[in-house]
Amino acid sequence: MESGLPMSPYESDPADRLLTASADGEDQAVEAALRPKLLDEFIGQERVREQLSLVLQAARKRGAAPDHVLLSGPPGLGKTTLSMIIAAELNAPIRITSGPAIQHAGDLAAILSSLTEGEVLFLDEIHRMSRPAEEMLYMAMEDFRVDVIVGKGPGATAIPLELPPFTLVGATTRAGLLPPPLRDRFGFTGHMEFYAPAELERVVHRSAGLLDVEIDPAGAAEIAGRSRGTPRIANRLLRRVRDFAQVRHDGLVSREIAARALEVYEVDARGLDRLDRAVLEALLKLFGGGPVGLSTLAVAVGEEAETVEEVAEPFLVREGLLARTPRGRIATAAAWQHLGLTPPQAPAAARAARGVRQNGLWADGQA
Ligand SMILES: Nc1ncnc2c1ncn2[C@@H]1O[C@H](COP(=O)(O)OP(=O)(O)OP(=O)(O)O)[C@@H](O)[C@H]1O
Repeated sequence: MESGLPMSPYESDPADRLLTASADGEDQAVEAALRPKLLDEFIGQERVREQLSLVLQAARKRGAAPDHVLLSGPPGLGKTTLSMIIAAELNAPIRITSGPAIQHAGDLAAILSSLTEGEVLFLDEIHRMSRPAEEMLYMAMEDFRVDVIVGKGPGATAIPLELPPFTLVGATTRAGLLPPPLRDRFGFTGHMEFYAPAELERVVHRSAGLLDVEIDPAGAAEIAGRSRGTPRIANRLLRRVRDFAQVRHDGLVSREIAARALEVYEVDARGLDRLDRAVLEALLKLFGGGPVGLSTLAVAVGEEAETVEEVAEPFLVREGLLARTPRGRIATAAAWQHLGLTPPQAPAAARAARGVRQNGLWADGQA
C-alpha cells in the first residue's frame, strides 16, 4: 500500500525519454561503475558536502553512529551516490531499499531487525512508504526499538525488539510532503540543487575517463550544457555521444561531434527535447505566446494534459521559457528568442516602438 501521496512530476517522466532524470535499465547497469566512492570525489553540492563532512567527522571522532540524514532533491542528482559515500566514509555496511518496496510494517521490521551495529540503511523515495511502516520507523529512529505485533484482534501483543544503533539515510524528491514527525527525526537534511554547467563538465570528464572515452574540453562543455543540471542525464548523453563518435568518426568527442550526435537524438543546445519544443512551438506559433489553457495546448501537441504538465512544463518553467498564470500558459521573451521567432507586437506597442506621438500624430504620420 502506498502513502496515497500524488506522484511527483519528477517521478512520472516516461523512461523512454533521453532527457528523463529517472534511471532506466541501462543507467542502472552503468551507474554503479560511475559513482564516486568518497566525499572528495563527489563533484559540486559544496554546501551539502561540507555539512555532511562535518556530521561524519564528528561521528567518527565520537565513535558513534551519526544522526539520521535526509537528502532531498530531484532524481539523478546523486542521493543514492551520497548514501553510499556516507557508508564508505564511516567504513560501515549499507542496506538499500525504497519506500514503495516496504508494503507492510512487517517488511520494515524484518529489515531493521537484521541490521548490524553502525549499518547505514538507505531508504529511497521515503515519502512513498505505507503509513504503518512510517509509524514503526519513528520509534526505530528515535529509540532504536520497534514493537512487533504478534497475533490479531484482542489477543494481539506487542513484543518490543531492541535494535542496534544504525544510521538511516532517507531520500525524497518531495521533502515538503513528508509528515513533520518523520522530518523532525532527521538530525541533518541536505538539499540537493541542480548542478552548474561547470560542475557537469567535470562530471562528464570524470565519467569519460572511467568509460575510456576520449573527449576534449569543448566536447564536455557541449554535453554539460544540454544535461538539464543533472549528472544522470549528463552520463546518459555522454554514452549516446560516444556511440556516435565511435560509429561515425574516430571516437574523439569534440564540440562538433557532441552537437551533431545530440541533434540526431533531438536534444537541442539548451537541453530541450522534441516534446519540450513541440509545446513551445505550439504556444508561440498557434497561440501567439498565450495565454492558453493547458488542455488546449495539450490537444495542439497531441499529448495528454498530464504529460504536458508533468513532463515538459517543469523544465520549461525552470528555464524561464514558459510561465503558468491563472489565465493560462504564456511564453516568455526567452522562448521567442530560443526558437528564433519574433513576438507579435500589439498595435499600440508596435507604434510606440516606431516613434513618439506628437500633436496627436505618430512619427509615421498616422493619427
Ligand atoms: N556529484 C556527482 N559527481 C559525479 N557523479 C555523480 C554525482 N552525482 C551523481 N552522479 C552520477 O549520476 C548518476 C545518478 O546518481 P544517483 O543514482 O546517486 O542519483 P539519485 O539522486 O539517487 O537519483 P534517484 O533519485 O533517481 O535515485 C550516478 O551514476 C552517479 O555516478
